[in-house]
Parts: sequence; structure tokens; C-alpha cells
Amino acid sequence: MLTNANSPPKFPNQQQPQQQQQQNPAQFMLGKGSLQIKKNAIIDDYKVTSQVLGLGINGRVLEIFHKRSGEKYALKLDAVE
Ligand SMILES: Nc1ncnc2c1ncn2[C@@H]1O[C@H](COP(=O)(O)OP(=O)(O)OP(=O)(O)O)[C@@H](O)[C@H]1O
Repeated sequence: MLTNANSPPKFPNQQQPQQQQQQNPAQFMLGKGSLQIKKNAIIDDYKVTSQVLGLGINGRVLEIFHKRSGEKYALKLDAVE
């Protein structure tokens, strides 16, 4: 194996230094995507209507509106048995 000072040899079983990152455990479980778990009630930020957009296998989808922007969203509610 050829090596030089700028590129030290790497062996298959060599321990690579772990990157020390302070991560929210919830974000870690969701991977590196931009999904974040909301920590406040949905009605704080959205006006939830009773308008049913559709029915899924696991529950209803309601029309909701973001209070500040007025943008329309769909809220999926899982039915609890
Ligand atoms: N973003 C959305 N905008 C408008 N209507 C939606 C939206 N998302 C879902 N719907 C409506 O709600 C219905 C059910 O959606 P949902 O995703 O729950 O279906 P599903 O695939 O059966 O899901 P699940 O099996 O998880 O219940 C859809 O068929 C559609 O009519």
C-alpha cells in the first residue's frame, strides 16, 4: 500500500473518529431530513376546520389553514381504536 504524510493508511477495522454532534434525539430518529416534531398544539398555529378532504385507511384528512399565512394544508388524523 502506498501512503504519504497527507494520506495516512486506512485499514478496514480501523476505528474512524465519531463526529460529535449535538442532535435532538427526535430529529436523529427521523434521519437527516427537515422533519421536526411539533411541540405545541396544532390549533396554536392552524385553524382546524371540520371540512373532510378525504378518508384514508387509517383515518380522516381535514382541511386546515395556517393562521399567519392563511395557507391551506391537509391534516391527517389517525383513528384511535
Ligand atoms: N394533501 C391533501 N390535499 C387534499 N386531499 C388530501 C390530501 N391528502 C389526503 N387527501 C385526501 O384524503 C384521502 C385519504 O388520504 P390518506 O393519505 O389518509 O390515504 P391513505 O393512503 O389511505 O392513507 P392511510 O392508509 O395512511 O390512511 C385521499 O384519498 C385524499 O382524498
